[in-house]
Amino acid sequence: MVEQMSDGVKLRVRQASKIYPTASGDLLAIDRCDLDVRAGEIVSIVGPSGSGKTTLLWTMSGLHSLSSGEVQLDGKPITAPSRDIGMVFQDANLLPWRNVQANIAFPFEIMGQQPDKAWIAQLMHRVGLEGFENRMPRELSGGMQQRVALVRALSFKPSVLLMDEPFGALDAFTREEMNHLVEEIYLDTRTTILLITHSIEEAIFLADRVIVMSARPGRIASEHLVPFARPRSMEIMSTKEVFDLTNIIKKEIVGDQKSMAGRPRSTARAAG
Ligand SMILES: Nc1ncnc2c1ncn2[C@@H]1O[C@H](COP(=O)(O)OP(=O)(O)OP(=O)(O)O)[C@@H](O)[C@H]1O
Repeated sequence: MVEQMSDGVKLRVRQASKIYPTASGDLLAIDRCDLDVRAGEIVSIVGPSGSGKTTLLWTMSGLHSLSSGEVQLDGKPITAPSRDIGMVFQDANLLPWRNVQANIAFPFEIMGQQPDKAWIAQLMHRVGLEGFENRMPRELSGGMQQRVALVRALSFKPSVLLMDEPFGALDAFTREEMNHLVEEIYLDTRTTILLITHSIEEAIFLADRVIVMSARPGRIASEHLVPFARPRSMEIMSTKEVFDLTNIIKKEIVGDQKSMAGRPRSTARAAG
């Protein structure tokens, strides 16, 4: 693991803009975004559909380049995928012809490295998959597949975990279980986590800070602190604080969507 910066900032996004060339012209997806994520922090990002949340996350992973601006990990520019950044997507993306163990080993094989078997066994135990190592993906429920994806993402002991709507395809009960699991893993490892979600409740339950993005072109519109100690229980979700915060964030997102609806749908130009 790379050491954190002295100011405690793990991920730093500065003036990040991304333009996609499309058949109908350039599309400005994110516009001059600034964001600092401190080491050991859980930050959720919410926003209207198409506001550039995935674009922002992918640039942080090193999978996409920016058109302008910079993303840094521990003070160094991120230009390519790194072992220090793990990712979990909505789809577990397991290879159907490989069993659980072989799926987790796959990235290590590609890189010609030996997995830390003891650490992976510990993770498997942590997520409740001990004994499922030889199962094929088709034998697992959606929630179990996402647990495998979590283990695979954490198998490299990343210092940052990026999650893109990881539980969006799961039923409400399984999703709640996964939220608890993520928090438990966080409390064990103190991995810095950045989570994109469409669920404001999930964003609040998991995060120390909720970032709201504006409608396209995506900008950082606001941020809200979530002042609850950990471990959190679902009971916090019925408190007045969470109720009020949920409504504030919902209004911000819905208000933004409405104002977008009144705007002409021309392609935006890059920010100068
Ligand atoms: N590869 C691409 N080429 C062209 N346009 C793209 C590409 N990827 C994303 N976009 C566009 O960029 C904008 C932002 O997309 P992005 O997926 O980052 O938003 P999002 O907030 O994650 O959306 P959602 O909440 O619906 O998943 C959208 O208008 C999308 O259509």
